[in-house]
Amino acid sequence: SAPRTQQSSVALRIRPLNDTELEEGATAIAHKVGDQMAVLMDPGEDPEDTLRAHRSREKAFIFDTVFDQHASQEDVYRATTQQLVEGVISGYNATVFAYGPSGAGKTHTMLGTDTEPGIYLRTLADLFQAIEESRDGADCRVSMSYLEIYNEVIRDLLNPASGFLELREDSRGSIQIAGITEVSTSHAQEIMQLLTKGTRQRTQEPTATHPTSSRSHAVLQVTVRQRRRGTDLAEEVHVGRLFLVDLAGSERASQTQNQGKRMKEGAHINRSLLALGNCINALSEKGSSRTQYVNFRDSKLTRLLKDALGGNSRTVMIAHISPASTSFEESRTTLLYAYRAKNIKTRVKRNLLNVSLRIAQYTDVISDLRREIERLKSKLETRETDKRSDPGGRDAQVTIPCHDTEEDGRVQMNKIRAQLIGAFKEQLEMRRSLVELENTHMELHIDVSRHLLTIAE
Ligand SMILES: Nc1ncnc2c1ncn2[C@@H]1O[C@H](COP(=O)(O)OP(=O)(O)OP(=O)(O)O)[C@@H](O)[C@H]1O
Repeated sequence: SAPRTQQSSVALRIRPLNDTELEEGATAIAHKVGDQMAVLMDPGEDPEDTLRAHRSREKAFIFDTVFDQHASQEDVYRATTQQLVEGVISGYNATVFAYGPSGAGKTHTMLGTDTEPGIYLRTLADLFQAIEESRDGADCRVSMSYLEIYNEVIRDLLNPASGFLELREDSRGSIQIAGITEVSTSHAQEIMQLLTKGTRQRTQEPTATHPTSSRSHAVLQVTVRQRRRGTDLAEEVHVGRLFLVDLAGSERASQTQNQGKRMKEGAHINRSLLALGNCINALSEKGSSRTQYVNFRDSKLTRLLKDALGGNSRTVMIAHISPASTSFEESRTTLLYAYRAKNIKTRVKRNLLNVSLRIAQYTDVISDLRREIERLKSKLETRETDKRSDPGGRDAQVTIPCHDTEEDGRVQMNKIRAQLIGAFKEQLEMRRSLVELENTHMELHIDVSRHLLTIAE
């Protein structure tokens, strides 16, 4: 049997900033740190807000693998999906999900382009090659079907005219889709054409955040059937199934200012993503004392994936985010969803913890400095407003000495002048230390950024 090293894993891919984001003046607030950590900064946090200043502006999330704009399609495929191929040929099931908000790069990862093909084509190419290289290759048959689930209805993306398809359970209790087109070409170009055409058939609608947002889950189902002669010469058929799923945009219905039809879609999408999250969550706790009941019936998506999610199968989730400051809220919720999909804290490498600790220390120093700046600023302000709101006092100080002898007046004047000069000097000192503190603050921030960059490289 195939090695079952890890049942499920969660990866994160941060795409490059795009032209629209750059035009809007967005900055990158999501960074990869090392191989397994992503740091998200809150762009909206007010540095003047003293109450929150002691909290860290950076939030770190740890995954099995993190990719940023430098990762190639090949890198992503190798680190997430390649190791599943062998198991599928041996008759195991596996699932790869692309999760994330609209426009974050899910379709790019799964389908890709002719010159930069994604996981779909790379997986199929490896499957065909592995079968060809194996001795009993002649007994293996690979077929694929491509479908979408939109508002809880299944449609064949390779033959959209066939209408709505039904899920059936066969005599052995495995889930089948009645009447779906199955294709068995091994020609890379042909596959890419089929999938690109199929993807164009997906239900896409403009949302407030993405002009051609996919509102459906697209599922590429790859089936490997292997005939073997058993010891008693009876023929056995081993079936391995791989599901490659490009999920619908995960943004919340309320956030895309959607109404009517969009709202309904949003509700269906939320429901199925929630069901999926629950299933993955429950499965990741399998074998532990916290085992939960897994309810696959909650949505079409989880029903379809029942065999692939349960039992002895593997799941890979690739979460996607934009690094833009304008997508902060979406990125935060995506990171939380993916982070919670699996408890992976225990597998974190030691050196990574050192890095995050160092960053945490930097952040602490910055918070201290920020508090000091606030303290000085408010002190400076009270002094200035005291002076402004009490002009009478100043007049009095200056005019009072105008009595008695001239000598008396002069002594008084000098005293006051000295006091004033002293106050000005003190104010000057305070301003200088404020500027110095702000410089140190800035330098530390630059230091942290440089630090992050070096690690990322
Ligand atoms: N890693 C990347 N490198 C370069 N371009 C990318 C990358 N990821 C995404 N893009 C580009 O960003 C745009 C949006 O990506 P994509 O269509 O994959 O988003 P999506 O998450 O599938 O959105 P939706 O859920 O709305 O379908 C596309 O033009 C795509 O080519």
